[in-house]
Amino acid sequence: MEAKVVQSLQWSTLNSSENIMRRPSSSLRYTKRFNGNDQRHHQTLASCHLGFGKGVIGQRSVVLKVSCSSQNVSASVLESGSVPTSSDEAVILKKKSEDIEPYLDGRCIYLVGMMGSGKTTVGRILSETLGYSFFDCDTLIEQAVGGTTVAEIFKLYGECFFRDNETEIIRKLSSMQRLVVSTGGGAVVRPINWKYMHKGISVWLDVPLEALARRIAKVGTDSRPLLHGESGDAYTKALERLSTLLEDRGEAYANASARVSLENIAAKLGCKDVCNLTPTAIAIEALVQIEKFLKK
Ligand SMILES: Nc1ncnc2c1ncn2[C@@H]1O[C@H](COP(=O)(O)OP(=O)(O)OP(=O)(O)O)[C@@H](O)[C@H]1O
Ligand SMILES: O=C(O)C1=C[C@@H](O)[C@@H](O)[C@H](O)C1
Repeated sequence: MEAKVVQSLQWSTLNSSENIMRRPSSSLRYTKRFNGNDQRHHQTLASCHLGFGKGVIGQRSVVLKVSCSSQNVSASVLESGSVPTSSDEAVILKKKSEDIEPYLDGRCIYLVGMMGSGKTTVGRILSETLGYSFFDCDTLIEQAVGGTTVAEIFKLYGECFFRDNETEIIRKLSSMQRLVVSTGGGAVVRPINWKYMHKGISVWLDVPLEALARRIAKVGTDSRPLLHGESGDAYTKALERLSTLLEDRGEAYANASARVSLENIAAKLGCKDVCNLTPTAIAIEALVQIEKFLKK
């Protein structure tokens, strides 16, 4: 049977007294000078405000269908003692998050992984269950650059400019508490970003390339500038480009505090195809791996 988990990622999350007390400010003034190639942009960006709650979390509800793999979910991983249904997944998720919350002690969780690995999807589930606020670095950069899309930022100002902004966003987020942060796929390449992310707990969503390419081919590569330029069908293009990127970055992802391997989850659950793993099952495994790290 199919069930629905409603993710209420609403402004109220940020407005809870606990969050207000722990967060240094509700918006961040952006002061960094950029190194891009369009000098006219200096003024605009330097005076830009990052209205965190407003643009990213504000009044948004996401409905995720939890279906498929419920039948295949094994007790060992989900720790339920029986074959869970979708609603069991929600219960297990809640239980696990309550178990680890005290150990987290307010530390932020940074999700790292390739484009399309599910950082946003899984990150929203984690933030909701932990009562944390959710932020997506790419969205924050877009807001900082006046609503320009990531693809346009790459085109107009170049990758280096984008990466400088990314580092600045991560630096600022790292001074806060109780956040789940979906980082950009390439955030792992700059060692300075790790310095900030290691203030909290980083989780690598390790998804096989074929699954990534399938997901990306489904939605297209328009919003992902580093996948532009190859010829061929969307799946082949994505697969080729992602393979090269992963070769360059594999070791960087391994810096993360915890690794969530979809292949491992599928093996444990007796699920043949990683594409059948629900975001909730992946979020549960993320909590299991975070717990292992915290209790080391
Ligand atoms: N477990 C899953 N099963 C099937 N599809 C998924 C799953 N998780 C995410 N997706 C889909 O894959 C796509 C990419 O997911 P998402 O945006 O969460 O990834 P991301 O890591 O944040 O990507 P990016 O870094 O490019 O922003 C979306 O279309 C999403 O709906
Ligand atoms: O993998 C990458 O380098 C990127 C991933 C996206 O999230 C964006 O941050 C941008 O498209 C770059």
